[in-house]
Amino acid sequence: MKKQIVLLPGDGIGREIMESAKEVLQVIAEEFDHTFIFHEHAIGGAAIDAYGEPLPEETLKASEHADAILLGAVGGPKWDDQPVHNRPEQGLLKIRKSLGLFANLRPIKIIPALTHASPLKEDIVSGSDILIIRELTGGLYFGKPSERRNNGNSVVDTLSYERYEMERIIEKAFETAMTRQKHLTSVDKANVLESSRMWREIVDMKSNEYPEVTVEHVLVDAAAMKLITNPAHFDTIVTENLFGDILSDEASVIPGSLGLLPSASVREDGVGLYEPIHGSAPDIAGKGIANPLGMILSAAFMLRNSFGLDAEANEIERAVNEALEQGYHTADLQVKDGTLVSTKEMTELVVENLSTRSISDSICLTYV
Ligand SMILES: NC(=O)C1=CN([C@@H]2O[C@H](COP(=O)(O)OP(=O)(O)OC[C@H]3O[C@@H](n4cnc5c(N)ncnc54)[C@H](O)[C@@H]3O)[C@@H](O)[C@H]2O)C=CC1
Ligand SMILES: CC(C)CC(=O)C(=O)O
Ligand SMILES: [Mg+2]
Repeated sequence: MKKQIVLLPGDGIGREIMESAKEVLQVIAEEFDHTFIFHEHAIGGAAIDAYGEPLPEETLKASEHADAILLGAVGGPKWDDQPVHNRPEQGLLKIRKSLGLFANLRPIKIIPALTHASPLKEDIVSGSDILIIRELTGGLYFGKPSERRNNGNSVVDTLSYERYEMERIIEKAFETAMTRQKHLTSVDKANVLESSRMWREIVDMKSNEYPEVTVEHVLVDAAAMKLITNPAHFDTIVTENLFGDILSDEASVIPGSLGLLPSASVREDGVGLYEPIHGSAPDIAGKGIANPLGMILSAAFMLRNSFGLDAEANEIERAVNEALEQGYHTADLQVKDGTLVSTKEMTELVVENLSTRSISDSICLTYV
């Protein structure tokens, strides 16, 4: 199989962990006789430095033509003084919106080797297997107006959704729940927000089409509590953009680290952008200690979801699990009696677990 993959390393640890994903994909290409052609482009702060804007036209064009996109992370204190519309994060929001990537899938699964690495009690986290489906191109992050007024003494952000935006993500959630345990938790704030009341109505209407799916509505504040007191309660969660952003970072304490979690940002036709859920981690950037596994698992997610390469994705996940079972961990994980390794060492361990064969010339690397 020949695939064109756009790489958007971005900023901070984004650059470091993208190297890891690329290395793993190169080995997979060799092992399974595929050709992955990589096109690297700038986004976020790196793009502001090089082009004066967080999402240059050529990055967007290349992404539109790619078979899939891998993204590291954007942002950092260097760009904090940028005007709001030109911050690194705007590059990420714009690419999601421009490509129509309305559904962000964030799986949170306890890794048996890491059950003791969670700050939560082992008997609470064991068996957790959750998929958060987050609406990604609407809500507060995109609402207009969003501005200061009255000489900076008042401020407005806008939470707005069109019916079709809610319908398509809720439909996606029901379809996905059907492939899982058929238990869908819809998270909202319907006791306060009109947008949540409309969301709830649509969930209830859709549920008539999916009688096999058990649906529950949980208010977001209670959901935040329940997620870490009883994570095994949840199967598939669907929620709007801001709630999904917050709840998924919270849920990362279940497996033990934000650095472990992959995600897929997709639209109906399967085109996707794959990214770990964390940010650019300026506090550890450049130290070579970032956990590359969320990024590597995002590459596996891409192979399965966009290319239908299940065996290859399974192989990466197996190699990651094996490295953890062997007791290796990066500094973000609180592992007892394990061996502390760097980003590069963890990557090498995953690669060693994949294959010992050398990388062939069939892999063509294009750096644009
Ligand atoms: N998707 C993206 O590109 C995102 C970008 N950001 C941006 O990232 C910047 C930093 O934001 P923060 O709030 O600090 O969130 P963050 O997710 O970058 O970091 C939060 C904490 O988790 C740690 N961490 C994150 N990923 C890690 C990894 N792979 N390995 C080990 N430790 C890891 C960091 O060191 C930090 O202590 C900001 O500019 C923010 O806007 C934040 C979230 C998502
Ligand atoms: C625009 C972002 C930085 C949003 C975010 O935190 C995320 O998508 O996880
Ligand atoms: Mg986030």
